[in-house]
Amino acid sequence: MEFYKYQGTGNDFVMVDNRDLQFPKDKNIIEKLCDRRFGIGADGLILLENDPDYDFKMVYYNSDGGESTMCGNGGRCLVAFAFFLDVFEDKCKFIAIDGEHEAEIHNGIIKLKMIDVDTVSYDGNDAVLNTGSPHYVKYVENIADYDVYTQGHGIRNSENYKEKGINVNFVEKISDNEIFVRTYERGVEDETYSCGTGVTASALTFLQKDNLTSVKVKTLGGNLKVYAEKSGDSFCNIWLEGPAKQVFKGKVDIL
Ligand SMILES: N[C@@H](CCC[C@H](N)C(=O)O)C(=O)O
Repeated sequence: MEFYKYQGTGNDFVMVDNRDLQFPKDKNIIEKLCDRRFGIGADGLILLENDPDYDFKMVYYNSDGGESTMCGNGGRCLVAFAFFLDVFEDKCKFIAIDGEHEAEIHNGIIKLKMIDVDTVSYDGNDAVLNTGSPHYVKYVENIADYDVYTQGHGIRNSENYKEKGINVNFVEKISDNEIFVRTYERGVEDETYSCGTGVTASALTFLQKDNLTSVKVKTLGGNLKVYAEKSGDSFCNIWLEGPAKQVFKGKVDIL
């Protein structure tokens, strides 16, 4: 099987052109392909498929092999992959598990429209919201030295969240228009270098507090930017912007 490897701010994915529907959607196979020692190695695997009403369809799996909800960085990488395959010219519309997404690509920078967010709820002082995937957002100090794995694993496996799981984001304000976000991801069950839906969720809580329309976001794997319009407690016109790159391509035996 031919595959491509992409990364978006260090969140890395095995990418497969599955327009011929030949890929075996088997949890064990996907987990093995994503394994960093016994496989290609990635935070997730993404299939590009045809859809009669859109430029393409996104099917996303976490590195544990399970199909999951929306992946923001994966969506940006898939747009770069579809552009590489000449599926569209500069703007596209695709369908993912959380609904329709628009995207634009200019000089390797992908701007991806995320779903509207209607509610932000609270668990104590921490925010809980869905940006296509479920996210817990906690503001912390000295984030560079924060134990993201232990704290994130604890919250993700706590009574309220252990059944469905949740992605856990730790956030620190850097300046009036910039935050630093580190994320423990469900389905990877570890900290990743960046999480697009997590960056988006974190940015919205910052925009909510400070009444801004955009915020720069630093992650371990690079920089992103989130734009949004706020009306009451909800957000619309949410865009996630940043780089996504093809790293290599290869062939692998999967059966
Ligand atoms: N890395 C992703 C999030 C992927 C989904 C998440 N692990 C989940 O299962 O909820 C992103 O960039 O958004």
